[in-house]
This record gives sequence, structure tokens and C-alpha cells, in this order.
Amino acid sequence: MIDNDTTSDGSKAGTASDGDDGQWRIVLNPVSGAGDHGDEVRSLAEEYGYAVRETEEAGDAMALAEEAAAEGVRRVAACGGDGTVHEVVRGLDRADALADVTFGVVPGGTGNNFAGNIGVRDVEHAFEVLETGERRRIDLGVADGEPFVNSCIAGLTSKTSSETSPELKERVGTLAYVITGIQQAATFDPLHVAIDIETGPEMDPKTWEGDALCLLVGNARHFPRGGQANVEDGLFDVTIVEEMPTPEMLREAAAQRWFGRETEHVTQLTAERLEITHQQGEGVEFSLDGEISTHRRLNLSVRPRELTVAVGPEYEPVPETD
Ligand SMILES: Nc1ncnc2c1ncn2[C@@H]1O[C@H](COP(=O)(O)OP(=O)(O)OP(=O)(O)O)[C@@H](O)[C@H]1O
Repeated sequence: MIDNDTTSDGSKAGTASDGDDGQWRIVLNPVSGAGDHGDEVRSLAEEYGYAVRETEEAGDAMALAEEAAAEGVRRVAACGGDGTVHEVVRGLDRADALADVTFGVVPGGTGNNFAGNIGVRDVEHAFEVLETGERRRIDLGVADGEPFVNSCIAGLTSKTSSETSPELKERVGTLAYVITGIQQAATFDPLHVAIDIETGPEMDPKTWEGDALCLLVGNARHFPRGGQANVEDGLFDVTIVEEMPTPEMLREAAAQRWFGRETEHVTQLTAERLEITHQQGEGVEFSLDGEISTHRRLNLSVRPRELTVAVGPEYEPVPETD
């Protein structure tokens, strides 16, 4: 439908595919974030002539996305936070519609990590992007068959991503997860993990084994590292934070925002495939774009350029620095 190589010249709204009537269907989570975006979204949708379907409870966004795909809708947007984005993409994937549907985001959550990564600033800007923004094909992460757009996290921040208060997220963005994690670190049991890492056909697979405080597997950028991630390279950005002697160390490190570079206890690498195995009997909590599930072993892989997305003008296909 859309080839990144032919759209990289900045051409606007991608070529309409068969059955694309140019209309968007917006799957609206009216309670995400501060829950105050609904009226603006409904009124802009009316102005633009887009249809809106609203969720009533958790899980509805996935069902509504599946329904849209089954009805042959070719442009589906998620309005909410990263959880809503995750559900809509999951619904489209379950309907086997990712090859036919263009996806968009209207930020209505707290952190809106994914919207930020694709250059969408706010609700009004999102509608301009849906209408005229460039279409790009971006990578999709998959964890044991479940797709994710932002990140898969285990450990400290997985636990905290479900417990971090919306107020804190509002004030300090994604770093809120780490701050909440530090507050909980005194009681946190490290993960005893083996991570098998494949970087590509020419590279020998590697294994990392040890005690980790947290593992961050990013498709799109999750933690502030001074820039946008490359979401078209077919690779995950992996950060392994080893157990450290004291919570104070973590506090100090977070204060320096060392998630941006390697230090003694932080390993960073890229991978196209990972297998994470917890070496003690019980499973570990993972957060897939904020949705929590428990696994003893998890297989992660990238489906390169699988998702066609309407992106904002600030989106950079190949960000200069990480
Ligand atoms: N109508 C609804 N009522 C209650 N919960 C809902 C409804 N619709 C969706 N949900 C649930 O709301 C949760 C939060 O949504 P989401 O992650 O999009 O927003 P957020 O947490 O406010 O923002 P962010 O993830 O950007 O910080 C999701 O788990 C979703 O399943």
C-alpha cells in the first residue's frame, strides 16, 4: 500500500488503497488521561466528517478496532493514551488488517509516548495529521504473538507502570515510572534472568545472564533519552539495568538521567529477537505498552515496517542521535 522509500521525500497523505473512502474512524477512550478530551474530539470529528466509536470499559478499544476492520474501514485512529493505542493495534492485528489499514493517533492519555514518537502534539494537531500527514510504515514489536508499539518492560518499571499516579506522570512524564520504582526499590526482588539476543543473521547470538532491576525493550522511545527512536530500523533498543547495591545508587543514577548512556550497571544494545527467561520457578510481570501480564519465558521479535501510520511533520524517519 505505502512504501517508505517512495514517501520519504515528504509526500503527504499516502495513496489511497482499494476501498479507502478517505474517512477516519476514531476509537475514543473518553476516560483516559484527565478524561476531558471527549468534547473536543467529538466536535473536531464532526467538523472533519470522521466517525467516532466510544469505549465503555477496558477491552472495548480492541473490539471496536476489530469491528472497524471487519466492516472494511481503511483508516482507524486510537484516541486515548498508550493503552488505547495498544488495544487498537491489537484489534487490527487480530482482524489481520494491518496490511490494509492506515493507523492514526489522537493523544488523549497522560504520557502519550507513542503520539510524541510519531510527531503528534495535541488533539487539534492530530486531526491535521490524520487529514494530511505523511504516511510511514513503522516497526511493530511482538511478544509471544501480542503486538506492541512502544515497549515491553520487566522488573522495577513494569511493576511501577501500573502503580505510578497520573499526577506524577503528568508532572514528570515517563521518568515518573523510574521515580516510583526508586520509592519501591527497597522491597523489590531482582529478576534472575537469561536473555538470548539475536542481532541479525551475520552476528552470533549473545546471552546476558544475571540479576536485573529492570529490562526495557523499546520499539519506540519510552524513556526520555533526548530524542525520538528509530522505529523503522527493524530493531529493538534494549536496556538492562542490573541490580545495584542500594536504592540511593538508583536515585543518583536516575537524577543523572543515565538511561541515555551505558554505565557500570546499565547495558544497552540493539536486537531483532530476544528470548527472556526467568530462572526461578515463578513468572515475571511484563508491561506491554502499559498492559501487565505474567510470563516465565517471553519471546520478543520485530515485525519490520508492519504498521502504516499517519505521522506529524516533526517525525524523523532516521533520528540523528539516540
Ligand atoms: N470507557 C472506559 N472505562 C474505563 N476504562 C476504560 C474505558 N476505555 C478504556 N479503558 C481502559 O483505560 C485504560 C487507560 O487507558 P490509556 O492507557 O489509553 O490512558 P492513560 O493511562 O490515561 O494514558 P497513558 O497510557 O498515555 O499514560 C486502559 O487500560 C483501557 O483498557
